[in-house]
Amino acid sequence: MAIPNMQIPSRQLFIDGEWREPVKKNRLPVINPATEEIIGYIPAATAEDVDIAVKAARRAHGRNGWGSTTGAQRAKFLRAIAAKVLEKRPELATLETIDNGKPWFEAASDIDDVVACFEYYADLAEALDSKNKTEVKLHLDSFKTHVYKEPLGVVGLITPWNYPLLMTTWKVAPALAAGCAAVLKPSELASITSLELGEICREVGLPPGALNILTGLGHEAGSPLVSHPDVDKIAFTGSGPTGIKIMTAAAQLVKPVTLELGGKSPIVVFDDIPNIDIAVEWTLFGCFWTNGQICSATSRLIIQDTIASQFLDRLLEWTKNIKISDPLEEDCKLGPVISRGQYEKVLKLISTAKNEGATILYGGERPQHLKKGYYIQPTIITDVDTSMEIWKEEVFGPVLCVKTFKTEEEAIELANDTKYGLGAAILSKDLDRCERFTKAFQSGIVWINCSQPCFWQPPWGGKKRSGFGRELGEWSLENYLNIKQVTQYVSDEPWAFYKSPSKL
Ligand SMILES: NC(=O)C1=CN([C@@H]2O[C@H](COP(=O)(O)OP(=O)(O)OC[C@H]3O[C@@H](n4cnc5c(N)ncnc54)[C@H](O)[C@@H]3O)[C@@H](O)[C@H]2O)C=CC1
Ligand SMILES: C[N+](C)(C)CCCC(=O)O
Ligand code: NA
Repeated sequence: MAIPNMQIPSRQLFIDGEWREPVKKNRLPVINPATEEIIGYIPAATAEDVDIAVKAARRAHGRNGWGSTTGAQRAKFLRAIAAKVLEKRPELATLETIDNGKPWFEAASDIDDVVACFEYYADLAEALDSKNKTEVKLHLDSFKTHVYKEPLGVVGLITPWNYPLLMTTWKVAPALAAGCAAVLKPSELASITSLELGEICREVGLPPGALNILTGLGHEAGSPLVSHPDVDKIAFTGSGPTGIKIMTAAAQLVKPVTLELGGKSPIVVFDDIPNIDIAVEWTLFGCFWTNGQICSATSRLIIQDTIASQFLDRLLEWTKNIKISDPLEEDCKLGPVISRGQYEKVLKLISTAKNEGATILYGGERPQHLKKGYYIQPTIITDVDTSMEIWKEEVFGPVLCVKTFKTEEEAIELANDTKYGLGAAILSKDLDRCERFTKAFQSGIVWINCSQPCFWQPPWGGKKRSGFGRELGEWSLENYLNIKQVTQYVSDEPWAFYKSPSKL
């Protein structure tokens, strides 16, 4: 596959089906994390643009608008979007790579997931037509009750930078499938492919205002979207602190939110694993895929002491074998982290670990051969104490910390020793033991003899400080539907609660 070279297309805000200059004409630089160079600019929306976009969405959703289409009609647009994304796969993958820093082949497989997700929600939109009015059986026959599932209305979608177009799609596809009109605010650190989705929607003739895309800063564009009185719901993926800000602001309007936040997920490895190399590779993938910037990363390795030194030796050999390079290189397996801010944050967490007494078994620095770009070596930290910051805090970078255990009880206690509750992995040949851990893990996702594989059909989300709500599958469609109960009096008899006045 030839990797195309691309310039960043020059785009405006995507509002009401067309490209619009932001009211204040502000723009933000786009930086390629592999070169630290400015490669383009994106428009920076402010509250004025949010108001224009929300009004456009409300009009689109209104009478005889997107909100009154059938699922079958909406499915046609979702399939047309999927087809266009597929057509532009190589270009979108390159744009994703130069904006986000993930290896090109990872970006390309993210694009495949985007296509599958739009097609999946087209099917669910179609299926909705036969499910959006169902009778509820009552204990009496003088009433008939039905439940209607109807679009919630205008929804605000706020997304992170680690899977730019995929996280956008996880929200846009079900929202449109449900018949909602959406205002999307992608991360200012990686907005390019989300703007390209706007161009694709324009090309397929998506009704104006069904999807509006506002790029810009969180506090300048995201915050006014959360607080806008005519936005019915917010779906957010990102950091814990920002999730708290969003939930606080939404609470003033009793506005529902779904929060997909961070994690510090465990991977528990027993000494009965049948093949150490398979277990080592899953451990690597669980923490170093996507340059380690995964909300569900299994960034805490909890390894049985009987196998620990052998496992760590092998883990080191595999880690040294990871190719760190410009993410546009064909077989790159680790690119730069997203930004200078993230680069410094990750290095700071590593140096704090050292100061608190942990051992940097491998990595911890910029790779020698890469003088430019926000590159950090895959890092393995041992001699970790549960009181240390590196054990407690989400790094969102290629950093794995390690603790050993003797008994199952100790392993479960260490695994659940986190304020988060997103994912958890268990590697063991003993499937009864895996079942015990599945039940004991305080998480929304469990991986057995693997880590990270994620498909669009099952529910995705966590508990505790990882947030609430579920994305993907049927669960995500429910996020964008209003459940309306309709009860009809079908008897000809008077209700006879009050005494009838004497006959005239
Ligand atoms: N768990 C996850 O999926 C992610 C975790 N992170 C962690 O969070 C840290 C901060 O990264 P950021 O990209 O700044 O994440 P963030 O959570 O601040 O940003 C996520 C999205 O929220 C928007 N946003 C920020 N402040 C907002 C506000 N007050 N109101 C409405 N929207 C707002 C941003 O513009 C972006 O679109 C990272 O260093 C990383 O450790 C970052 C991205 C994803
Ligand atoms: C795509 N997947 C499942 C690896 C992660 C998506 C959630 C996140 O990291 O923000
Ligand atoms: Na960027």
